[in-house]
Amino acid sequence: MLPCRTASRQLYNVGSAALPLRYPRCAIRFPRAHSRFFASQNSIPAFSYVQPQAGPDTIFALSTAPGKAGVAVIRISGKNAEEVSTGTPIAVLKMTHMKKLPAPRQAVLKKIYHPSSKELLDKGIVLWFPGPQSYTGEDTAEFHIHGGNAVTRSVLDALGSITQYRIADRGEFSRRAFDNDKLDLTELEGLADLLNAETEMQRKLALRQAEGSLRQQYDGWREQLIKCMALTEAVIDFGEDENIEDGVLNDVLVIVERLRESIKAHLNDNRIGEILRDGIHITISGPPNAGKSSFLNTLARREAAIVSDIPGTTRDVVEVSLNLGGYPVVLSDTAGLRESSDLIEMEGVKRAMAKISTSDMHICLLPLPEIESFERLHGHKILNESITPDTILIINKSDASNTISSKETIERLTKTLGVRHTWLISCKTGEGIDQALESLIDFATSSSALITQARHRFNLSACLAALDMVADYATSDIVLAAEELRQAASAIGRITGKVDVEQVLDMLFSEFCIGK
Ligand SMILES: Nc1nc2c(ncn2[C@@H]2O[C@H](COP(=O)(O)OP(=O)(O)OP(=O)(O)O)[C@@H](O)[C@H]2O)c(=O)[nH]1
Ligand SMILES: [K+]
Ligand SMILES: [Mg+2]
Repeated sequence: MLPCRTASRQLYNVGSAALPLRYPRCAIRFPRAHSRFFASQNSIPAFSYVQPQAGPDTIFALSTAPGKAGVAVIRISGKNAEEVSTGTPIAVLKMTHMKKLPAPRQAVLKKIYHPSSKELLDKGIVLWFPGPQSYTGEDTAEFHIHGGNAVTRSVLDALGSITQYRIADRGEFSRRAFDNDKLDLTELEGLADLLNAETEMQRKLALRQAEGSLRQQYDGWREQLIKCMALTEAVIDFGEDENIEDGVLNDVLVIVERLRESIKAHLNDNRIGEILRDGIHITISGPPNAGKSSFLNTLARREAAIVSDIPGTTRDVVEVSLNLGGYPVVLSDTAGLRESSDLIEMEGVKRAMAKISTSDMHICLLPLPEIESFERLHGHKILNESITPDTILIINKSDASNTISSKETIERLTKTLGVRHTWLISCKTGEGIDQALESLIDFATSSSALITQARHRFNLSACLAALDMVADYATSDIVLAAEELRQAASAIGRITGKVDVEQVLDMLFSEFCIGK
C-alpha cells in the first residue's frame, strides 16, 4: 500500500480531535459567531468553542401546521437524560401521570395534564424516542393531540411552564439533527424544499434529495479526490529516493479525467433541478394574431389574456403560473412581433424580445394559413431574429387550412428556420394540444441529473476549475497539482457540509418553519 499520511494530514489538518464536539462531522469550520469573537479578541485561539445561547435546552414546538386540524403533533427534544427528572422525560411523566417512561417508539393513549396545576388538557397519543435513535439524535417525545387551537395552545402553554423548557426556534429540531450527525447539508436542503414543495414533481425531487441520493454521488467524488491526493502526496514524499511504482501519477490523471467528465455531465443538465424548484419559464412569441394569447388561455384554462381578431391586442407581458403535470411553470404571453410606428406597440415588442432571452424555453407560434408566405410576413425579420435552434415551433390554426397539403410547407419552414421541434395545434378545436403539452413536459425534464441548488452548481464549478489545473500542473509542478486537488476536494466538501458551512446553515435554517 502506498503511504498516504501526508495527504490525510493536509486534508484534515485541523485534526478532528480538536474540533468542537457540536460539529463532529466537519473537517474545517469557522462559525460566524467565532469570527466575531475572534475579531473582538484580536487574536485567533485555535478552536476555542463559544457556547450556544444559554438557557433551557429542552425545546418544544407544534410540528404540524397551526389552525384547525384533526390532529396536532407537538414535538419535544432535549439532551439525552441521565435521570427521568431532567430533559424530555419530565414532560412525558409529569403530563401523563405515568410512573415510568413508555416503551420506546410505541404509541400509548394517555390523558394529558398540566404539569403543575394538574388540570386535564386533552387525551392523546404519547410517543417516546430515547436518543440517539430519534430525529434529532436527542431524547425526543411527541404528543399527538386534538387539533383545535384552544387545545394546542393549552398544551404548548403547559410545556412552557416547565422551567427547563423553551419554544424552539425556526428549524431548530433539524439543526440539532444536523449537529448530531443525523442529517447532512444536502439532506437538509432536500427537507427544506420538501416543506416548501408545491407540486408533485417538486415533492418527488425533494424527497429524493432528502434521502441522500445526491450526497452519495458527491461523497463518492470526494473519496476519489482524496485517493488522488494520497497518491500525489506519495509521489511528492517518496518519488525521488524510493521506488514508487511508475505510472502512479498517470493513475491520478486518469481518475481526475473521469471525475471531470462526470462533474461536467452533472453540471450540463440545462439547470433542470434548479428550474424545478423555481418553475420553468416558458415564453410564447410570434407574429400578431398567431393565437398566442389563445394558446396561453388554453393551457391556463381561463381567460388570462385578452383575445381578439385585432392584430396587436397584447402589449404587455402576461404571466401565468401553472402546474403542468406536476411541474411548476411560468408561462408568458407577449406582444406580436412586428415593426410598427406605434410607440407603445414597439415597447411591447422590446419587452417580448427581452422575455425570450431570459426564459428557459421559447415557443414561437405561427398561424398555419400564413406560413406559406412566411418570407413575406410582416415583421418576419424580427421573428427570424427571435428564433434559435432551441426554439420550439408551434403551428397554430390547423383547423383553418388543409393540413395534408400544408405538411410539406411545415417541413420546409422547419428546415429554413433551423429549429428541431415543430408541433401542429389548433386552439380552436383543441387538436394537438394534449400532445404538445406532453412533449413540453418531456422536453423540460429529459435530463436525469439534478442539481437543485445554485450553491451545488457554484461549488461543482469550482471543483471542476481546480481539476483543470491539476491536469495542467501534473507534469510541471506536482506540489501545485496536489494543492489544486485539495481545493477540488474542499469544494465538494462544502456541498455536503464537510467544511465551513456556518453561513449556509444560517440561511438554510431560516427557511424552516418552527417545529421542524
Ligand atoms: N381558426 C382559428 N382561429 C384561432 C385559433 N387560435 C386563435 N384564433 C383566433 O385568432 C385571433 C387572434 O388570436 P389571439 O389569441 O388574440 O392572437 P395573438 O397572437 O395573441 O395576437 P396579438 O396579441 O394581437 O399579437 C382571434 O380571433 C382568435 O379567436 C385557431 O386555432 N383556429
Ligand atoms: K389579436
Ligand atoms: Mg395576444
